[in-house]
Amino acid sequence: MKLPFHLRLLGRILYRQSTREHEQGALGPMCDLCPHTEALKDSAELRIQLQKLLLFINKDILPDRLQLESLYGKSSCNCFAIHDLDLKDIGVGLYPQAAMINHSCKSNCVSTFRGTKLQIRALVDIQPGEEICYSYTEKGNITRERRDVLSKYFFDCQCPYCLDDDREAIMKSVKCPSCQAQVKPNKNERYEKCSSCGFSDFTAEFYEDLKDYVQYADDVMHKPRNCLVELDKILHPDNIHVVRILVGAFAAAVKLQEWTKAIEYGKRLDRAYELYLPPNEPDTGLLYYKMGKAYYHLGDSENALISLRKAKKLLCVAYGRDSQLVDYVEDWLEFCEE
Ligand SMILES: C[S@@+](CC[C@H](N)C(=O)[O-])C[C@H]1O[C@@H](n2cnc3c(N)ncnc32)[C@H](O)[C@@H]1O
Repeated sequence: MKLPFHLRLLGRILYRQSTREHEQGALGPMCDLCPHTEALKDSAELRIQLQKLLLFINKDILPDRLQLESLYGKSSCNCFAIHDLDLKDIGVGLYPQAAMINHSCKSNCVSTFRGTKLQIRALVDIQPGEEICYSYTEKGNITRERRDVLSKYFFDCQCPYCLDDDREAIMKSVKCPSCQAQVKPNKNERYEKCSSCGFSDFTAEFYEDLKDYVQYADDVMHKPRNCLVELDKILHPDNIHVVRILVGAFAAAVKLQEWTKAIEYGKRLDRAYELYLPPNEPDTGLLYYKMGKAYYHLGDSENALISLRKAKKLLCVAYGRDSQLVDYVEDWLEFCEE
């Protein structure tokens, strides 16, 4: 068994505390972090996680139970996933000042990294007095999934995305079986009537098919390329299951250097990101960067330049003008301009 990142972090904190316990302030910045001990106490999660940790650390370094629970809560509710330049998770860290920032699924800031150095960067203009917030979860997921992740932080998110029923309905939209127009479900996830052609015969068989398609989309998440054709038969292109498959299909096409496919999927993703992500998100910047490279390989310098310029603009916001990623984009811009 491998110890998950957040438990490795707790192990390091415990070790550090045990070796420097008389040194004032060794873990001082952690004092202010919220531990959620009341909510965690007696929980199955705490019990299971501490059992795992105990398989790996020397019991002599353990503090008393109350302190252990508090350190567990402080580290798990306040840690940051550290990403590489491609937004892949490579570890977790504690950044006590940044941990003071609250969550919103529709955040006005983003956390990006230079190595393990965290930067919180504004994605949009922020007015004096306006709260800054970043997202603790994937913004492009449906509300139920975001709530699942957020439950470990012990609050109910009331951000504009969580209160936006229409956004949720678009994520679950299907194609009208009669005219192929977009049909959104009502609050009970029932499809009533197509507003384009008036079709309303959504039969039990339709719901059975839909269930199968959604299950299929989940099953093939890791081998996405061929199933898009299937999903496109019934799910609307804005449906979140289609979008997820597109993310995988785009990544696979880039990896396999299938540039025409990469552009096809990239264009569809561009629309989805515009629908579901707040402005200036790093994911959108990375999409344009990769599409720019794909256009370059296809010999389409004009579109390569357009994509790479958009990428540069967005990545300057999310990572900073002087970041390594922006340097890479500039190198590609130079290739294309030659
Ligand atoms: C990383 S801390 C953020 C700073 C924290 N508010 C504090 O004062 O220390 C995470 C905790 O803040 C609270 N929190 C964060 N975002 C919230 C939100 N949108 N609504 C309500 N509580 C939130 C939750 O208690 C959560 O577990």
